[in-house]
Amino acid sequence: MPRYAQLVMGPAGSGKSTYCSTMLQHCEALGRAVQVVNLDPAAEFFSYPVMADIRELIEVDDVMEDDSLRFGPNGGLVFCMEYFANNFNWLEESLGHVEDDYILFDCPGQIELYTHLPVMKQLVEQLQQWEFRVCGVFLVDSQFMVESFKFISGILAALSAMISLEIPQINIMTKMDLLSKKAKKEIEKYLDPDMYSMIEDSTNILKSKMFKKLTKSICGLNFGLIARNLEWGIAISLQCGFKQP
Ligand SMILES: Nc1nc2c(ncn2[C@@H]2O[C@H](COP(=O)(O)OP(=O)(O)OP(=O)(O)O)[C@@H](O)[C@H]2O)c(=O)[nH]1
Ligand SMILES: [Mg+2]
Repeated sequence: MPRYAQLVMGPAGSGKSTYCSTMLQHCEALGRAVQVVNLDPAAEFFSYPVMADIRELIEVDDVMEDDSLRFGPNGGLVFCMEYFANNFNWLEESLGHVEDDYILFDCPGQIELYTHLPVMKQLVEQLQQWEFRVCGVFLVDSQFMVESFKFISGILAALSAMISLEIPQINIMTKMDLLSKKAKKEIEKYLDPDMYSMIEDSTNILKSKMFKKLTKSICGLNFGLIARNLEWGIAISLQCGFKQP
């Protein structure tokens, strides 16, 4: 029997750890066994019980404190993830082998890990070798997507992760509960987006001529994957105790 994994990705603060903890509670309520693995070596707080925690292997603070390495927080994180990629046997031991396992991987927020560094792709390939069926879940904060040009930039980030990892991916807008009624209405159009009307939106909001031109050119791209990626965008509100504004 195969095992299943979700790689929970997205920019810093987009809600990855909250998503993992909410999914865990949701699945527990449905009587389904799901486990979470923390893959963020800089994580300070998360509210779910972990099956494995990368900080048992390596922590960003230790790397930054090392006088011979002298990394800052971002270089430190990249160093940790490369160290992790060279020590996948730690993950193998931590995961054990339970048939029908369903595991959520709470990933770090540095976007370069999904766009051009090889480590996440190496992780996907390793999980596939261990008979995991891997799916990507890419979170984007809906507050940064209300205007068309921000929405386009968000989906391009999601798209580049999808292309570089080569796995099925679901894109999720988070923190919908923080949007005003007007913004919620606005964002509805992205569930079935029309690139041409977005060109109009952007041109009204953007002041810089060059930025307008760039947004217009991107909107005008007849690039199948972008359209498909847009269609996959789903909006959910993780209302786990969050109050409606
Ligand atoms: N209102 C509201 N707040 C949310 C939601 N999802 C996450 N948050 C809050 O957003 C903040 C960041 O959430 P995290 O889950 O830590 O985000 P993250 O992507 O794991 O952050 P990093 O690991 O630092 O990259 C926390 O204060 C959460 O409580 C949501 O759907 N609604
Ligand atoms: Mg987190």
